[in-house]
Amino acid sequence: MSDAYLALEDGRVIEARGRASGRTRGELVFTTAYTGYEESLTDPSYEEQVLTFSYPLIGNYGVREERFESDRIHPRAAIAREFTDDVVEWFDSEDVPAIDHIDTRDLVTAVREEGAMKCGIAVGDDVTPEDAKEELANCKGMSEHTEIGAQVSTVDHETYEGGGETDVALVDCGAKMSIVDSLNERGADVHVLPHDIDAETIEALDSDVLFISNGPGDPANFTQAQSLVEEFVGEIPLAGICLGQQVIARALGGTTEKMAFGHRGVNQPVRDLNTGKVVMTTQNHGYTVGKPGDLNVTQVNVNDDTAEGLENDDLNVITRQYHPEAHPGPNDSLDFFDDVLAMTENETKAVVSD
Ligand SMILES: NC(=O)CC[C@H](N)C(=O)O
Repeated sequence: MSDAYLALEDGRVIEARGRASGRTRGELVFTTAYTGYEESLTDPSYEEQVLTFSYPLIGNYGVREERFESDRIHPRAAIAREFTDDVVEWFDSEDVPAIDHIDTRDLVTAVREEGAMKCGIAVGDDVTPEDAKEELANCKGMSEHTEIGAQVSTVDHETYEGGGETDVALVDCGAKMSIVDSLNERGADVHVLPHDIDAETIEALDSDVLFISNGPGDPANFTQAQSLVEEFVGEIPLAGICLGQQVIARALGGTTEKMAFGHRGVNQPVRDLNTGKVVMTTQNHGYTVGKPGDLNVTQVNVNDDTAEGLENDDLNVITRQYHPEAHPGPNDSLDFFDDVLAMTENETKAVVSD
């Protein structure tokens, strides 16, 4: 065990128990999920953030690679009331600092009351509160990470076969593997493509759907993905999850804005405006779509009315702000992937107005 300090943007420096050593910084976020720590820790959407688990015991069913959503831990550090030794071993092996024996209820309340905040962490035998404060002083805001796509995206084009019934071009802005799996399970081959893939390559692939993935940071920093949407809307059916919804909305004349502390858990209620049905969803985002542009809001968050689903039937566009692929969380909205693939049977009826 070693010393550990957490410096917060609200001026506090909190002492904790050090579990995995190192110094780092990031935007302090949380998840209220009580299971799924392997999936959350490997979700690329947490890049440049520090993840606090509000559930008190994390690691109690071990660490298994088949549950990973990518090939590494993405949050810069992790915080819990208590981490098991298994999970600490994993943090150590990836050089990700971790702290526990800290009042995570207090921490989550502070983020919920004061909004998203930066933090600095120092863990080690000789660290001081000043070290954590220095990390905090060097912490950038999420929108300042302009190259964040390059940090998480695949560099090479990779194809995951699902039977070849349809063919999806997935622009990897930090994609979770469960999105690929969900499409493969429905007979689709999936081309996972770098976040900055050019339009010519997409054109040459001649895929049935262009899909923009989830991903970390400010959607405004994914300019190439946005220009692909602008280029192909009306020509190929378009789909997006989380950051993908945000990028597609921006491309189609909409806006995105930073939320106070975001939606962070696996029990976020979403109402479908056509059917009135409410489903429980998995969410971890700090930005939201303000104006939907050429899209219609078809689903809203029951807690705050923000846009959870956007669609345009004429243009063949469908997006979700939450994570229909779950992992972690409930499977209530897996039919999104059926709706995405069903678009390949519709003819595009209109072109976008400019
Ligand atoms: N899970 C995600 O794709 C997150 C999207 C975006 N980075 C946000 O925080 O809003």
